[in-house]
Parts: sequence; structure tokens; C-alpha cells
Amino acid sequence: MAESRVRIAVLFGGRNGEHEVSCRSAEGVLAALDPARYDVLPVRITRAGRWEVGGAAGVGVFAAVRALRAVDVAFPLLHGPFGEDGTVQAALRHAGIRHVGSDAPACAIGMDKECTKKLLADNGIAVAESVVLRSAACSLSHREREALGLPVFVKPARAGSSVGVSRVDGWDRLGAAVAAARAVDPKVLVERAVPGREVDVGVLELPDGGLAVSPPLEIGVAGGRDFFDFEAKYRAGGAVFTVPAALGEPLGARLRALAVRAFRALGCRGLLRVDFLLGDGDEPVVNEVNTMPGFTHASQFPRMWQAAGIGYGRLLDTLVETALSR
Ligand SMILES: Nc1ncnc2c1ncn2[C@@H]1O[C@H](COP(=O)(O)OP(=O)(O)OP(=O)(O)O)[C@@H](O)[C@H]1O
Ligand SMILES: C[C@@H](N)C(=O)O
Ligand SMILES: [Mg+2]
Ligand SMILES: [Mg+2]
Repeated sequence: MAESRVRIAVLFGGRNGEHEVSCRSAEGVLAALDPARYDVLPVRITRAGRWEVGGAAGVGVFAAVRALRAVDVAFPLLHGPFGEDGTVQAALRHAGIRHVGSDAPACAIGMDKECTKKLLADNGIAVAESVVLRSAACSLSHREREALGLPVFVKPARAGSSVGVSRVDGWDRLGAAVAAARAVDPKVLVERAVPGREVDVGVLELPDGGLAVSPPLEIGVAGGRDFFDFEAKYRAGGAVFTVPAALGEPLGARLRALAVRAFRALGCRGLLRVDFLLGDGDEPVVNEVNTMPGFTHASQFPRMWQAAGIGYGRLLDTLVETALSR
């Protein structure tokens, strides 16, 4: 008997600074979903928050979600606020629509770097020390400066793709960096710099509920840039990935175990990319997590699975099967 086809809605775009990044993720996914297996309904969310279902004129979120009731599964391929933060996942759940990836609570925690770090630290996972600046606060006390040292990284609490992130090498630059982060989110983190290597690990939930963990991927930033900023991420040749990263054991095994612990501590489902920084003596700290990481063919998450023998198409099939098995 022929397998029944899966009706899948791919949601992309979104109301935030990662709109274009999400569109690029979706280009890859829409082209790779096997037409013999899937009936695909593309749903573009405009920057203004209108949902264009199957190319139709944009409607509000509630009308759009009603129109999605006919699909078997939704794939919220959205990065950043109003998409990766649980808002869309909550609307889908309300309507009884299954979806790829984590549910609203884990998405909301994973999107918020303060909450992520608190929960990870509570579960014994090392994170970089930071000070949170809320509402109008824009400077640090002498004691806070002494504790963090220079340089620091200043970042919006809820964003991605390095939008609003700055490296600050002198305290006279702190105010400008806080203003740049605050243009994205009123809550800002000032974080101790971790000086070493940068390594990502992917976690993938399988349809039977087991977890697979990818080989680690090391990020090398090219072109003299001083960190993995937006340009380095999305301009051709901006970064070089080495996968599997040359870490050796037991460090590789330690990162894989920490990635699984992070997935469980945050209550994730489906997938998670855990971004590590290696400090003195290659001691790992979790920098942050992404519940819906970048998904072009060249993005870290698909690259890590490709190195593990799971190609892009099979990765998508696994995400969908896992979502349908829940
Ligand atoms: N504490 C830190 N020490 C050293 N480098 C850092 C630190 N925090 C951030 N960085 C650098 O800034 C980059 C972006 O930071 P981070 O990953 O926290 O932001 P993001 O916007 O969530 O990025 P994305 O979601 O695209 O991975 C990191 O990949 C790293 O190169
Ligand atoms: C999309 C971007 N936040 C990433 O994690 O790759
Ligand atoms: Mg991120
Ligand atoms: Mg990151």
C-alpha cells in the first residue's frame, strides 16, 4: 500500500531582524522536501506580521492558523522573536496543529539568553558570567566592571544571527554597544568574553523519542573580523567550518553529553543547536542555544548532520516524522 502523503506548512519570514535569514532557510527546505512524499504549503509571514498562506494575500495570525488546520504538520522555520520564541508554537498548539521543534515554553526560554543561562546553570552547566541591564539601565558599577573584565560582549537578550551584538574593548564604548543592543530588545546582557574556540553541537530527536547528537563543528571567522558577527555569518567566505572539529576525546564526548543535558534541561523537542565557547584549558561553557537554528544547506546544523551521514533531505524527513509521532 502506498504511504499517505504528508501535508506540511512551512512557515518563514517573520516579524524581526532575522526575516531574510529565515527566508534563506526556507528556500533550502522548500526545494528539498521530496514532492513524492509531501504536499507543501508555503506560509510567508511578512515583516508587518501578515501571513501569506500559499501565496494568497496576507491575513492576520488567527485567520491564518485557521487556514492551516488542514495540514498534518507545520514547520515553523522562523528565527528570532515572533517565531522562534514560542508565540507561533502556542498559536499552532491552540489550533491543534502539530509542529516541528520545541513547544512554546522551551522556545520562550531558549530565545531569552538570561533565562537560558539561569536554567542551564541550575542544571550544573557552565555559562559565561553576565550582568543584565533592564529598561533604562545602561552602565555597570565599578564592581561589575572589575568582575567581568575587558573585553565584554553586549547582546540583546532575545535575538539571533548576532543582530545587535558588539564586542567592547574599552568601557568608553559600553554605552554605544548597549544602545545598539537595546534597539533590538530592552533587556541587554553584558557578558564576560570567553577567549577560546567556538564549537557548535546539534541534538536531534528521533521518531522513537531517542536523541542523536551530531559531531561538533568548529567555527573559524575569516577576513580579520573579531567575532562571528552578521557579516561573517551570511557573507560568502565569512567563516570556515570544520566538522568534525579536531577536539579529540574526551572533550568531544563531554560536549555531546552537555548538549544533551542542555536539551533536557530546557525541555526541548525535535532539535536544538547548542553553541559552546571553550575557555582556558578548553573548558567548555554554553554560550547560547537556538531552538530553530539556521537551515540553509551551508548552515551549521545541516552541515553537522551531513558529516554524520544524514543528508539534508533525510534530516527534514526525521524532523517531520518526529513531529508526527508525538
Ligand atoms: N561571551 C562571549 N565570549 C566570546 N565570544 C562571544 C561571546 N558571546 C558572543 N560571542 C560571539 O558573538 C557571536 C554571537 O553571539 P550569540 O551566539 O550569543 O548571538 P546570537 O545572535 O544568538 O547568534 P546565533 O543565534 O546566530 O548563533 C558568537 O557566535 C561569538 O562569536
Ligand atoms: C538563525 C540563527 N539564529 C542561527 O542560530 O543560525
Ligand atoms: Mg542564537
Ligand atoms: Mg550563537
